[in-house]
Amino acid sequence: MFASVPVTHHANLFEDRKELHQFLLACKQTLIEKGLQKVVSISLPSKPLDPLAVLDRIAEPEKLHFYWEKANQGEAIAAIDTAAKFKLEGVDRFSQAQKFIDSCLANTIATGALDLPFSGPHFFCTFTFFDENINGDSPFPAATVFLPRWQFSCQKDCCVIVANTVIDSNANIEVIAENIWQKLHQIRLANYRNFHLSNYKQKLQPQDVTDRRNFQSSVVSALQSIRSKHFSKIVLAHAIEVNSPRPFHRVDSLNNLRIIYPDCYVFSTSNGKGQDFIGASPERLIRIQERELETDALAGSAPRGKTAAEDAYFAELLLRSEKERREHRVVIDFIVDRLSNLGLSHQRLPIPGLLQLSNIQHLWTPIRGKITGGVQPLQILAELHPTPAVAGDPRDIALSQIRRYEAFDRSVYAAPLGWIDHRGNSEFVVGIRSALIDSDRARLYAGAGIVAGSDPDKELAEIQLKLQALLKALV
Ligand SMILES: C=C(O[C@@H]1C=C(C(=O)O)C=C[C@H]1O)C(=O)O
Repeated sequence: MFASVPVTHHANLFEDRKELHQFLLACKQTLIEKGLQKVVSISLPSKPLDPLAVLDRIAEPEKLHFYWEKANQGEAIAAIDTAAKFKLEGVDRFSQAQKFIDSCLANTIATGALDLPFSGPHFFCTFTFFDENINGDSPFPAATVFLPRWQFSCQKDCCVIVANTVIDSNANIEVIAENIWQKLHQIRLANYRNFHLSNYKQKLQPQDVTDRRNFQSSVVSALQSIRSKHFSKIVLAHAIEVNSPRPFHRVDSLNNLRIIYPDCYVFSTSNGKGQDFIGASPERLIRIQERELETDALAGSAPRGKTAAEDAYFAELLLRSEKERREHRVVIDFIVDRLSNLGLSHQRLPIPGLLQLSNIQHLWTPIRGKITGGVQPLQILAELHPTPAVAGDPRDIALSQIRRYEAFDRSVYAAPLGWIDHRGNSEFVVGIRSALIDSDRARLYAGAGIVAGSDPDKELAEIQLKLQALLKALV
C-alpha cells in the first residue's frame, strides 16, 4: 500500500554523539553519489516522558505543532516543528495530501527502533471543514500536512523519540548532528512537569458571535425545509467568544482537558502564526491499525444525570427516542454507503450503544471493516468527510444551507485532524468540542443535528452544554 521505506538498524544514535555524526555522514555520502535529497528518520526508545511537558518546553508559537492524547489508553504524541510540510487551498486536498505523504516516504531513510508503538515517520494532518475558504477568513489552510522535526510519544510505558531531518549533498552534517544532540539534551532535562488541574479565578464572560436568536430562527427555517423534503438533516452550529485578562495557556488548558475527558481525544494543532485549535473530541472518524478499519457513527445526544437514577433515565430516553435514533441512523447509512463505494466490507452491531462523557451522552455505533485493494487513509477520509454527524443529508444541500445559515466561518471546527504513519496506520477525529485560541481570545464552537421533530430551544440547550465542555477547561 505504502511506498516501502528503506530501513536500517542503529541502536545507539541518540546515546553516542560520534555514532550519530558518523551515521548522518554516511547518509550524506550515499546522497552525493546519487545526487538526491532524503529525509532521515531516526526512532529510539526513551526514558518515561510526558509529551505534553515536552510540548510546553520546546514548541515555539511561530512553528507548527500537533498534540494528540487519549488518556484512558495511555497514549500521547507531541509533534513539533517541521522537517517537511504541505499546505493546500481548494478542492482535491485529500488526494494531493496523500500524494505528498507518498512521495515524502519514498524519499525517507528510516532507522532505529522501528518496531515500537508510534516509531518511524508520522505525518500530522489538519483540514478545514469546507474545502474552500470562500471569505478568506480561515486562519488555517484547507489542508496542512507535516512531517515533524521532532516527535515524542508514549503508549503506556513505552516512550519513543523520533527525529526527522532533511539531508542533501550540501548539508552541513556537523551542524545537523550538533542541533539534534543539543535538543536531546534539552528534552532530557524537560520531559516532565508537575501538572495539576487549574481553573480560572475570574469567571470568563462569553459573548455570542452571532445572536443566539439567529440560531433558533435558523432551526425553525431548517425545519420548514425538512417538512418540504428539501433535506432530511442539517447540523447547525453556534459560536461564542471569550476574552481573558491574560493570554490563554495552551498546555494548562490541554492538561485540564485530558483530566476531565480521559475518554476523548485531546488535541492541539497550530497554524504557525500564533493561533491554536484545541479540543477534546469524542468522535473518531477513522482508525486503521494493520489494515483493520474502525469508524464511529456518533449522533443523538442527552445530558448526563445528576444522580445515578436520573442518569439512567436520560440514557433510557435517548436509547428509546425515535427522533434521536433517526438522526443517528442517517449517519450509519451514510458511512456504510461510503465504505461500499470504496469496496470495503463492514460489520456493526444492529442497535446503537451509548458513549457517556462527563457532561453529555451520545448514541454510538462503532463500524469495523478491512482495508483491501490498496485503499489509502486519505481516500477514506475524502469519502467520509463531512458525515451527517456534522453536516447533514443529502450532504451537498446541507453544506450549501450551512453556508447560508451560519454567519461565521467553521474553519477547522468539525473537520478531520489526525496522523498517518509510514506503515499506513492512521487515526483521525472530527474536531468538535473545540476552540480556536488567539492569545487572550478564544472562539468556541458547537453544533446540533436538526431533523423532523427537533425543538429549537432544546437544540440550543444541547449546544450550550457542548460549549461548556471546553469553556470549563480553558485557562
Ligand atoms: C456537531 C457536534 O456534535 C455532533 C452532533 C451530535 C448531535 O447532534 O447529537 C452528537 C455528536 C456529534 O456528532 C458538536 O459537538 O459540535
